[in-house]
Parts: sequence; structure tokens; C-alpha cells
Amino acid sequence: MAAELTAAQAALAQVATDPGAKKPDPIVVGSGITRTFGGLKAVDVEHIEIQRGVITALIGPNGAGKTTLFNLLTGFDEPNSGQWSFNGNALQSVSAYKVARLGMVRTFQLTKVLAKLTVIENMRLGATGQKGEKFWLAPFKWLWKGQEDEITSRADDLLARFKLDAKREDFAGSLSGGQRKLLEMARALMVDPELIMLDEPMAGVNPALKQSLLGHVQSLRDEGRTVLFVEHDMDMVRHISDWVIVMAQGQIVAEGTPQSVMADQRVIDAYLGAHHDTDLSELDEAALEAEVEAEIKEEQA
Ligand SMILES: Nc1ncnc2c1ncn2[C@@H]1O[C@H](COP(=O)(O)OP(=O)(O)OP(=O)(O)O)[C@@H](O)[C@H]1O
Repeated sequence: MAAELTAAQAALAQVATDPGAKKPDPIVVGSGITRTFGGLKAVDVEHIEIQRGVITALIGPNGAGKTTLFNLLTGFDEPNSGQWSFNGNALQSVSAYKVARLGMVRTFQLTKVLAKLTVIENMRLGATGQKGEKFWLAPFKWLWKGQEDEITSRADDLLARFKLDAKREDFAGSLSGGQRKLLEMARALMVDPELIMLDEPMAGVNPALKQSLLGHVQSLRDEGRTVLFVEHDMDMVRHISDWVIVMAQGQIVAEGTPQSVMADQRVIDAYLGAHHDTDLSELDEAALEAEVEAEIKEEQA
């Protein structure tokens, strides 16, 4: 964390740590959000507020509803009930494309289709906002009519910032796990979002690249953006989040600073109980890295 706290970070010190706690300057406010699949209540969030200008981590065991909540907030899925707003704009029933245009963007895993495009083509697609897979397949050209130079120059600036400029003409599918994550982030920045939502930014990233990725995420906040990320990597959560929200079985069960959340018995029961036998504070970095390496090897096998 930066040595000097920003006003937004400092303001969090006064926030209660109850689930759904009110924030001094929320960019997202939601209430009564539910989503069921068959008989399963995947999301059942009574109240949620995301503080502007800070990094918030959304954590929880597998199947807790984190991705579903991401999809709902960004217009990629429809809830059974609930309302939420971004910057005071009511967002329920607003399409993903419009949500992105309003300044709330989520990253996407590199799909098979996108993997067959070059890095620069992926970036240009980012400029069109997000409409989902079918949209990516549409003929691109008319979308950028008259703005091609501007879009390409923005894309090249971002590729340079994320050190992907040397990969400009390579197929996105040829990138390493860490480079893919950088491309996902760079692509999301094409629409200059105020809130960027990162889906497991550390998944499949080599431990050596982790530090550089953390730096990039912090730089998003330091340039005034709000960051919300879903992540299982507790090392990342501990190191860079200003605030942590914990979900289990569709509900928010705890929130607070990383230190307070990781010492919270509800979190240890809900999250670590399902994941590890050890107290999180007892996990040493070497063991964690070994775990990550084993995971990567498994993926590569
Ligand atoms: N399209 C779907 N159809 C049916 N069930 C779904 C669908 N999407 C999610 N679910 C179920 O909803 C629950 C929440 O899933 P979700 O992916 O949101 O959890 P998560 O917290 O993101 O998990 P993970 O950390 O493993 O990604 C799970 O039980 C999942 O099986």
C-alpha cells in the first residue's frame, strides 16, 4: 500500500465492518439483488456499496456467487430481483454495452475467438464497448468509422504502458498467462472506465510476473479509478486491497480492511474452512508460491 493514504482510503477507516456497510463515497450501491438457477440462490445480496477511488477485493469460496454478481452488476446477466446504481444512474435492465459506455467495465478471459485475433485487434475491439461474443464476431470496420486513427493510437499507448507493444501483431492466443491478463486489463481501459472490474487477475500468472501485475492494478487506482476484483489469491488480496468483501452462499458475510477480514472468524469459517485447514495468517509465502507453481504445472500438463 502507498505510504500516504488517499482521502478515499482514509475514509474507509471510519466504515463499519458489518456486511453491506455504508461507505462515505460509494460509486456502486445495490440492494436486494438475487439470482437463482433452478432451486439454487446463487446471489442473495441484501445491500452492497463500493467505495469510489479504492481497490476492493471480492473473495469467497468456489460457488459463492462472485462471478454471478459481477455479471449482474455489469449487465451480462439478469437478476430475479434487486436494484443497483453506478454514479447515481440506475442500472438494472441496462445492457452491458451501455454499462461499459457509462464507465463501468469488466475484464474478460481470452475466449477462443479472441485468441485467434492479434493483440492489436483485441485492443481495437475494446474500444467498441462490450456486447459479448456475438458482437466480437461482427465486421469491425464500420464501428470505428472516422475514429480509426484515434483508436489505434490509444491502443498503442496502452500496449506500451502494459509492455505488450512488442506483441502487437502476435495472436493473443500465443501470449503467456500473465501477458493475457495484461491484455485483458489494457483492453478494458480502451473505454477509459471509472470503475474497472477484474475477474481473477492472478489466475494462471507465473509468480515472477505477479509483482508487475500488482503494480499495474495499483496504478489504476493511483490514476483515480475504482477497482473491484474477484480473486482467490490471498497474497494479492492482502497486499493491494484497501477493502475486502467476503461472499459465501450468495450472501455478503463479512467486510473490512484486509487485516480485519482475515482475522474474522466468520471469514475463516466461510472461506478458509472450505479451502484450507490452516489459519490464513499462518500461510507462508513459499508455501503459497509452491501452490501456485503446482497449479500452473497442472494447467500446462
Ligand atoms: N449459468 C448458470 N447455470 C446454472 N448454475 C449456475 C450458472 N452460473 C452459476 N451457477 C451456479 O451459481 C453458483 C455461484 O456461481 P459463481 O460462478 O457465481 O460462483 P463464484 O463465487 O464466482 O465461484 P468461483 O470462485 O468458483 O468462480 C454456483 O453454485 C454455480 O454452480
